[in-house]
Amino acid sequence: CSRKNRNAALHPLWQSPLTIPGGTRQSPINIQWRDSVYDPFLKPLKISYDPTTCLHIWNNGYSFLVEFDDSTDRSIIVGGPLENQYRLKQFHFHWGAINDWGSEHTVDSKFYPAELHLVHWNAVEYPSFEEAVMEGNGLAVIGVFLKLGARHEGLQTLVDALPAVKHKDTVIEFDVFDPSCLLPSCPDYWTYAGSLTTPPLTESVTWIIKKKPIEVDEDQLEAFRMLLFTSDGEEEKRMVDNFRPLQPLMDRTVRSSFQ
Ligand SMILES: Cc1c(Cl)c([N+](=O)[O-])nn1CC(=O)Nc1ccc(S(N)(=O)=O)cc1
Ligand SMILES: [Zn+2]
Repeated sequence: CSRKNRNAALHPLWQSPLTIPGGTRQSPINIQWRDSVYDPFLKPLKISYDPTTCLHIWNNGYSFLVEFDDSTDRSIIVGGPLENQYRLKQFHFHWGAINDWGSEHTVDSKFYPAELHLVHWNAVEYPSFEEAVMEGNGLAVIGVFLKLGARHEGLQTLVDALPAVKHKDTVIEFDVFDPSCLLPSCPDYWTYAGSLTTPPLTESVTWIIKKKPIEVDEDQLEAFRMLLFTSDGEEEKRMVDNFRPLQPLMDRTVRSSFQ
């Protein structure tokens, strides 16, 4: 390929190829609604989170992560496309510099201004998250689209804490939060076999993408955008556009839990 294309493959944010060689199930993807296949055998997704398993908020230089104590089965999901129950480890977001883009997945090529990822791992079959990350059925990530609308009261407690993690590698204690307040009430979802969307890009994720978005207001999105990729003392770079480009669907089918 020409020099330009080769450069295009190395996105500044990840300093690694955007598609891993031999990758057949990379994420994110565009979800073409009419090509998704209704699967009547998909179960409802059951979510039970214990708000006291919340630990802290951490700016890791890619996004801000809310991390949970995953040493027991107190915050889990089960059902849906999953064979086992999966333990919540962390959730984080991806967003744009402006409201026209920001989500990782798209629906019929439409971007949302942001996307929430709740990251879980298969603690039934694997001893740790590190091991699960390397296995085809190791992880389950629930994706929730954020759209511009009414202020989200549950999100606000998180937004109020963000100034304390403005810089990369800062952490703040955050000891009670129930992430189920960030889920839409509609049970409908799409599901497909994919990967992590940042390095190590491992093909270990069962994606569960909620059909309905949640609403957040402009001030709440702006609060995400005032975070920095950079550490204290470095030249400031605003943390925006931290989403990976769309990846080829290849030989995959997206299933829907709804008709
Ligand atoms: C690889 C690894 C290990 Cl092992 C550990 N650990 O703590 O043991 N943490 N990480 C990092 C991690 O989780 N990355 C990650 C990347 C993308 C996503 S996304 N957007 O949801 O696809 C979710 C997570
Ligand atoms: Zn993510």
